[in-house]
Amino acid sequence: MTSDDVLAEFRSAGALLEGHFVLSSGLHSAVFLQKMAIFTDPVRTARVCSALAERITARYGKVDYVVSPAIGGIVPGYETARALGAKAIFVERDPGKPFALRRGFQIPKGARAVMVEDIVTTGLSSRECLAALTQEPGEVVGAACLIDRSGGKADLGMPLVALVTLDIPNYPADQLPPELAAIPAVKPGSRALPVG
Ligand SMILES: O=P(O)(O)OC[C@H]1O[C@H](OP(=O)(O)OP(=O)(O)O)[C@H](O)[C@@H]1O
Ligand SMILES: O=C(O)c1cc(=O)[nH]c(=O)[nH]1
Ligand SMILES: [Mg+2]
Repeated sequence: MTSDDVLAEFRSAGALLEGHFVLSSGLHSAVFLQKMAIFTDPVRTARVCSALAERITARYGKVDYVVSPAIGGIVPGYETARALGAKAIFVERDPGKPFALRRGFQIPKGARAVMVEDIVTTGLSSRECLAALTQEPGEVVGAACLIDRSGGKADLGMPLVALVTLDIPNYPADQLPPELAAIPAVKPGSRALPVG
């Protein structure tokens, strides 16, 4: 799948939204990739995740585990794991706490794992996911995502394979361009907004 093919999937699924969005990082943007519009369609999800799995195998070789950050990473992590012939596990947060593996999930000794994100903007969620895995007996060999909207600038501290790389502008709340400031903001993701 080329980048254009993947973007065509997002477009035809209605996953490319324009407006005023508050992202997980607290930054604001005029563009939001509503990945759930892809993930509600298992056939479409399988198409993009199979393509991601091919990139993962080409870059990292055989992997045994896919680990994803909840909530957005769970479906693509599972579907990518299916294409890789790997197991799928995820990290999740109790309110106010960092990501952690729960439910008996672990990366066993000798296993090779890849972290699979849906969207990378600043890389914060990916880094927090990776931080939750440092004590695992198995090895995290790299990271992957469907869309890296940082233009390749997000630093995860390890290699990142992206199906599509875009460079989409983000703005701190006190530096909004006038066209964004004029529209009420919506916060689509699951990370709690800072209080105050
Ligand atoms: O690179 P970052 O700046 O961290 O942004 C990307 C993250 O934002 C979204 O998650 P979000 O926390 O909004 O919740 P969700 O997974 O429930 O959609 C998305 O799923 C990524 O995890
Ligand atoms: O940075 C985010 O929170 C984010 C951006 C985006 O385009 N899509 C998404 O689900 N999250
Ligand atoms: Mg997420």
